[in-house]
Amino acid sequence: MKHIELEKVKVGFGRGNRRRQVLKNLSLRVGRGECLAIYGGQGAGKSTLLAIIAGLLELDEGEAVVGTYNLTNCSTEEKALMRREEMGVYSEEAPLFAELTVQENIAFLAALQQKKRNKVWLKEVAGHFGVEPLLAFPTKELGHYDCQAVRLARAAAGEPAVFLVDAPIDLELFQKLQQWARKRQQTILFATSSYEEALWAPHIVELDNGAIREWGGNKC
Ligand SMILES: Nc1ncnc2c1ncn2[C@@H]1O[C@H](COP(=O)(O)OP(=O)(O)OP(=O)(O)O)[C@@H](O)[C@H]1O
Repeated sequence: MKHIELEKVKVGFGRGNRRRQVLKNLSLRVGRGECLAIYGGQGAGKSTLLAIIAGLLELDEGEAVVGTYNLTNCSTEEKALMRREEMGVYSEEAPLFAELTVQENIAFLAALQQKKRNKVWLKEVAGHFGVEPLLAFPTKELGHYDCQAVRLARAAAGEPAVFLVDAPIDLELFQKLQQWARKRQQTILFATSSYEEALWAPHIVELDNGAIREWGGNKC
């Protein structure tokens, strides 16, 4: 059993005859600890695919399994629990709390979880992503790169089994994430519309018009 398995997934938006299929019979298997780029043009369905794996969208057909969660049968509460305990989400659209310090931002999601954490752990995460010297600063004072680093550190602090990463992200930070995740057998799914960025990951799948068009082995 792979860590993430999607089988003949169909997902659409809209009602009645205005409904449009966005994912069309999509099957995907990702092993635990793998780092996979999901590459495709604008509107190919990358964010929709990440939203399925995060349990944020219902399937029209097919099956989606993430670890021990069969999302096809999970309740809304179980999906919320999975997101909180198992997912580390990175996106530039994910807001930071501007008035809170870097430390408070990083600790925020981790504090909601049932896992116990301490300041040493937060310093380790912040140190890895290069923001330890900024822990006492409010995030509103940070530049773009440091904000990306704080978002990643926040995702990592929750010790997720899966990182869902929606580009853009700085290459250096992505490499730090890969190092971090490799040590901990954490899976990374990286959605990008840039082929150059997709090559940052050791494995690539191409999403075209809602279906997997091509598999890359090691750097296709
Ligand atoms: N909530 C929604 N309601 C209606 N249509 C949607 C919704 N979300 C996405 N879509 C449509 O589904 C298609 C796939 O969108 P999606 O955001 O998954 O693509 P993407 O590959 O992530 O694109 P981008 O790189 O531009 O973010 C697009 O045509 C988009 O307009």
